[in-house]
Amino acid sequence: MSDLRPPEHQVAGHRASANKLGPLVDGSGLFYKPLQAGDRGEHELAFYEAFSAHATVPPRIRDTFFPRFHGTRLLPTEARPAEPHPHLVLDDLLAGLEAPSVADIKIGAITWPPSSPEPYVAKCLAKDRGTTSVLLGFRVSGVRVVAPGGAVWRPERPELKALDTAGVRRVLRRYVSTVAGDGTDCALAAAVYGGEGGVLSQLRELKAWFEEQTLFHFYSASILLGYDANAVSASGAGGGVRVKLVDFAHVAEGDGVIDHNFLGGLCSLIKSKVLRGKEISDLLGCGVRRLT
Ligand SMILES: O=P(O)(O)O[C@@H]1[C@@H](OP(=O)(O)O)[C@H](OP(=O)(O)O)[C@H](O)[C@H](OP(=O)(O)O)[C@H]1OP(=O)(O)O
Ligand SMILES: Nc1ncnc2c1ncn2[C@@H]1O[C@H](COP(=O)(O)OP(=O)(O)O)[C@@H](O)[C@H]1O
Repeated sequence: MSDLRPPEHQVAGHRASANKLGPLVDGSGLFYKPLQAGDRGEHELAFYEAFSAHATVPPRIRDTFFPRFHGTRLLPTEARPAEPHPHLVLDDLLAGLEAPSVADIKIGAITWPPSSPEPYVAKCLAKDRGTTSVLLGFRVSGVRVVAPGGAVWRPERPELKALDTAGVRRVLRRYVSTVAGDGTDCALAAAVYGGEGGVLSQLRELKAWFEEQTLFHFYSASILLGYDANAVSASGAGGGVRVKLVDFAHVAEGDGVIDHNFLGGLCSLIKSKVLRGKEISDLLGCGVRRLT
């Protein structure tokens, strides 16, 4: 068997184990996401096929913000060894990062497509209300931060689900901090969030597309942030900050209408104080206490 394994950098979603399907990597730069049960897997596959071939999606947007789609592949899995399972073959968006610090931020106050059956709406609504989705238009679904020396800070899922808006702000500060444990120094705020090629400028480019595009509504999709903790420095150099979209199992047709749900969440994220330039300069000026 090959060296297929669950990605160490995975921060949210279903994780592969002895009895569960989940994404796999093999070190080749590809990310294999199992087709999910019901019509979800087929739906995500149909999205990738449509999106990859869509003449009106700007190539720059497709190449910068989305994983490239390489078709499907039947792969053996630990959960179902006797029965190869179809997987979406995607670019591994964190490939090449030696020490990936990653955050999965689920965008939108609403995470279910309008066509969803009532029980699913109720389940999602409860999660949206119980997290910051309704209030902020986004929630942090997963995060891992690699500190200098290699220690990984990675809160458990229940802890993330319980975050209020102040908690989300704290996590966004922790994401760009170099201290161990729960502390924050925001030493990497300018390098990761600010500047040319930083998170904020990439989010603004993405937003400009969402202000125009009416092809798709990205319910329950996430923005995946990534940087290399070994390469980024407080002086602002390196790190290859990545801003990507993932999880398209609930994308709906746009039918000529702006995706105001995703756009609203994106604007809210862009406006969040932690990411904004002013706060970054406050942080650099040691105004951290003022912000807590
Ligand atoms: O199954 P659950 O209750 O763990 O929910 C999954 C979510 O986990 P959560 O409980 O919110 O941490 C999970 O959320 P994360 O990606 O972990 O944020 C997904 O929303 C998943 O739906 P899908 O894979 O996007 O279709 C969700 O699966 P479905 O509820 O859509 O089956
Ligand atoms: N193309 C990718 N490259 C690297 N990591 C990815 C990619 N797609 C997803 N991930 C990782 O896997 C996690 C779950 O992905 P997602 O598509 O949301 O799965 P699920 O449908 O199970 O929620 C993300 O939080 C991220 O850590």
